[in-house]
Formats: sequence, C-alpha cells, structure tokens
Amino acid sequence: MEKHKNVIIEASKLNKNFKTGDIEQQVISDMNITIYEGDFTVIMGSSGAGKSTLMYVLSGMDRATSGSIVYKGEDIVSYSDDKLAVFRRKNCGFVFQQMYLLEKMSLIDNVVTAGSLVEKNKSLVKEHTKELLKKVNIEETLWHKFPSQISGGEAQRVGIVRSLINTPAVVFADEPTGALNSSNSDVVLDVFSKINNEGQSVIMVTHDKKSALRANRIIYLKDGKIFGELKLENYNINDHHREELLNNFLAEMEW
Ligand SMILES: Nc1ncnc2c1ncn2[C@@H]1O[C@H](COP(=O)(O)OP(=O)(O)OP(=O)(O)O)[C@@H](O)[C@H]1O
Repeated sequence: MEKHKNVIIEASKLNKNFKTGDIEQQVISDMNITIYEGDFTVIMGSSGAGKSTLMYVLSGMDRATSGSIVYKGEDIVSYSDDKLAVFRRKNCGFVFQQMYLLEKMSLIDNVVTAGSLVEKNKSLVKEHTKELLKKVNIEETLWHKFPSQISGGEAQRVGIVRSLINTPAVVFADEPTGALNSSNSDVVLDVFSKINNEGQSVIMVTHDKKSALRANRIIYLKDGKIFGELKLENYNINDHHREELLNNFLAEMEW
C-alpha cells in the first residue's frame, strides 16, 4: 500500500538519552521510523513516552545521542549546526502549544519578516501572509495590531501562519491546539488538512482523539519505542468508520 509513497524522513537505530546529574534516561530507544511524503502522521502515546523528544530529534532541533536520520536521501546527523539551521529554515515548519510572537512588531510584520528570510520578493510574501491570515480567521482589522493587543488564541493562530509562511515541506506540530478552544482548534486543523491535501507533510503530536482523526497514519509510542501503528484513509469529515478504528486501536494500546 505504501509503495507509491516517497520516504521523506528515515531514522534508524535512533537513541536519545538525557543525563540529569548521575542519572541517564533513555527517552528514545533504538527506534526505526519512516515518515512518508504527503502523509499526515500523528504521534500519540502516554505522557513521558518520548513524543516531543522524537519531534525535536527528527526535525534537527536537537541532536540524537546515536542513530541516523536521513531526510530526502541526505544524512542530516552529519550536518554542522549552521547547516542544520539552514536545513530547518528551508524545509521545516514548527508549531507548538504556545507560539511566541515578537512583541515589538505588528502581527503582519511578524509573519512577513519570517517569510522574507526565504523569499526575497516582499510583495509576494505579503500576499501569501494575507491569504494565510484569512485562512485562520484573523480578520484584517487585527493585522496591524501588536501581540499584546490580541487574545491568546489569536496569537496562536498568527504564530501558526508564521510557521507556514515559507510553505515548509514538513510541518512539525506539537500539541498545536492544546491552548485553543474547540472552534479555533477546528480552524487550525482545517488548515493542516488543507496544506496536507496540497502536498505538505504534517507530523503532529496530540493527546486529542478528534485531532488525531486528521491523520492517515497514527504511530503510538510507549517507553521510547513504537508500540503500534494504525493506517487510516485520508480525512473525510463524514467518515465515522475512522473514529471506530481509532477507538479500537487506542483500546488495544491501553491508552
Ligand atoms: N531536556 C531534557 N532534559 C532532561 N530530560 C528530558 C528533557 N526533555 C525531556 N526529558 C525527559 O524525557 C522524557 C520524555 O519527554 P517528552 O517530552 O518527549 O515526552 P512526551 O511523550 O512528549 O510527554 P507529554 O505527553 O507529557 O508531553 C520525560 O521523562 C522527560 O522528563
């Protein structure tokens, strides 16, 4: 079934340890994981299973203790810190539970500044910024306000727009809707589904079943290892069968 899909990230024998004082904790343990291009991959698992750590390591935000990570055929583990920073800027978008905007810049400038690091044609960046702000329901009346003048949910959505402005090939999202109410969560998840339909790969950590249903593949972690995996058809709001499959899978995982 996977044969038509290209591999975008392939990690082998991945380990990540943290040392606190004399105690060393193995958080990712000899993991082999393949992420396919164009997939909406969701990572679930109990608290402390290593989900966020895995996202940091796969995206080159943090270094693995050992193992290889190959992104579109290139081994990123061997990259210098500078090369890794360029790689991230070109290929990855990051969305966290809390997105911090630059306080001294208007909302629109927060996004345009990030976009201008990659695209030199500023009017193109501005157009794209406006289009994305509209997509996440940030109205024009807000665009020239400063972060201190808007709500937390609005700031989160602007932060997401900033993460997407360079059309990253892979979007890493760690509990992106954790701080949002239900309608704003839907807005953000709809944007993720849309960019995913247009070809961008999404890897999202979530504890929320409704968010997880956006995925076409769910990977369940336990104690730093892959404990189970579920494949789903592409998201379709009217398909209730997917929910049943997810419920059964999570019961099997003892979630
Ligand atoms: N920088 C760090 N230094 C030391 N230990 C860390 C560090 N980051 C994570 N850990 C430890 O690694 C383990 C896994 O953390 P991680 O955040 O990856 O889990 P998670 O599955 O994302 O959990 P949650 O669902 O609660 O966010 C935890 O025991 C955590 O304390």
